[in-house]
Amino acid sequence: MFIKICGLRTAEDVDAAVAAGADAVGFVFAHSPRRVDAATARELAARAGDRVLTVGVFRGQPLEEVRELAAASGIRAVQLHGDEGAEYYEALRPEGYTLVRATAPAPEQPESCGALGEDLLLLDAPAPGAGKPWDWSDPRFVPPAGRWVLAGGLDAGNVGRAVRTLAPWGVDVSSGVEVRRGVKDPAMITEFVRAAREASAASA
Ligand SMILES: O=C(O)c1ccccc1N[C@@H]1O[C@H](COP(=O)(O)O)[C@@H](O)[C@H]1O
Repeated sequence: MFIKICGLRTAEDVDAAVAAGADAVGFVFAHSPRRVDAATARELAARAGDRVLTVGVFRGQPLEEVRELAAASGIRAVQLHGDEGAEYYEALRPEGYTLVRATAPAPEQPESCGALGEDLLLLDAPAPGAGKPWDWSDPRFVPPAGRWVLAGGLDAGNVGRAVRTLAPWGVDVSSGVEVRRGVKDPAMITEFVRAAREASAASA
């Protein structure tokens, strides 16, 4: 199971995610209380090391801004949360990033990973980063084909049920490992990773 801890802002956050065994860490460049600048993200990405995928999170920003921030911060993956079209994926593909397309699921419109040229599909709530889950139990929801990551309102208390019910390829959390908006808690990060791994092992 791929586990991403998102919205990290400090060295302590990164150390906690790496020590817990996260596979990816995210830095928000979109408008958000979690936003970091390129220099901070660069330091944090270097601290995370090569074993961990470093992800920049964008929402509705011009392609040139995405390009510049991604290059300046040294992140290895780009996560796009707005209505960015296939041209973003086409333009970023040659630059070697792992490309993540984030969207809110619409049960009547099944999603498929790779539809716009992405490597990973992230299914998130309509208001990303708000800690609100979407309705995972909607019987019309069909899990996407390919590699998909579940996000939106996850925490250590619900991630096990989500993994057992939906069997996503990965999970992503931000609010659910915070004591208040934008402030991560190392113990909550550890507990989240433990709960996700335990559920994934039990479902294997
Ligand atoms: O975290 C933010 O503020 C944010 C802003 C703009 C786009 C995405 C953002 N966060 C992403 O939201 C999901 C899940 O968040 P949560 O666990 O529900 O708080 C995660 O992928 C973040 O990268």
